[in-house]
Amino acid sequence: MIDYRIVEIFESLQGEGYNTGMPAIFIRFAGCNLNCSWCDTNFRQFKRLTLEQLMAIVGQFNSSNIIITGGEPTMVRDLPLLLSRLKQAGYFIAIESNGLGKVDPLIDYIALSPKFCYQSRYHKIVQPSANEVRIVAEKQTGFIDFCYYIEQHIQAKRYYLSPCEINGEMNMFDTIELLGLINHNRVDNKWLLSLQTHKFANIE
Ligand SMILES: Nc1nc2[nH]cc(C(=O)O)c2c(=O)[nH]1
Ligand code: SF4
Ligand SMILES: [Mg+2]
Repeated sequence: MIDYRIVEIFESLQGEGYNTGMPAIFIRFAGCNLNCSWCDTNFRQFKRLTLEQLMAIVGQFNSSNIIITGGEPTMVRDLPLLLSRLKQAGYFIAIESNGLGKVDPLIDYIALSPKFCYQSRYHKIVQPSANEVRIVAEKQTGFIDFCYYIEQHIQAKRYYLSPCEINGEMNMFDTIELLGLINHNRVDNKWLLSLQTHKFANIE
């Protein structure tokens, strides 16, 4: 029987990026192909849900938007089957991916977050387009070049830098300083700031 390894399903507001504030049902899948030191998500504890169980839980919420996240949702086995069921049911489906897997064409909105700490994994780009790209800011040699490399190889409507918690502290100063450097001497500031606003708003 087909089942899915699910960490949690909850309804909240999109906390990050262009769609900040948009109500959505989050489906968080277990498992990731990376292991970022500052990862804020426990993607190792999960329960197994069948397709029918999953659809029933999702149907109890109000929103018509779904955000598929993880972990790394492009790695989920039998994802196309779930996506086609969700599309049939009329949902708008967004994904949060690290960009190392190909995104299924049934997905309506793609947010990619390539990881500087694994930059060599992005030498080969398998998902060259997205609706938005969000990179977690890390004040390290080569970070800005990585952002430009991603900008050149992943076509997106918008590019964001995002602070994160490293050793219990949000690297806000480093993030805005890097943002200024990345946008320096440009006619259009191509890179914008994305905050994990749900953490400030104390919601999931
Ligand atoms: N509110 C809220 N927005 C989010 N956007 C992306 C999230 C994620 O963990 O992938 C997330 C999350 O965990 N919570
Ligand atoms: S890619 Fe995302 S989910 Fe995976 S380890 Fe890194 S931050 Fe965590
Ligand atoms: Mg999160």
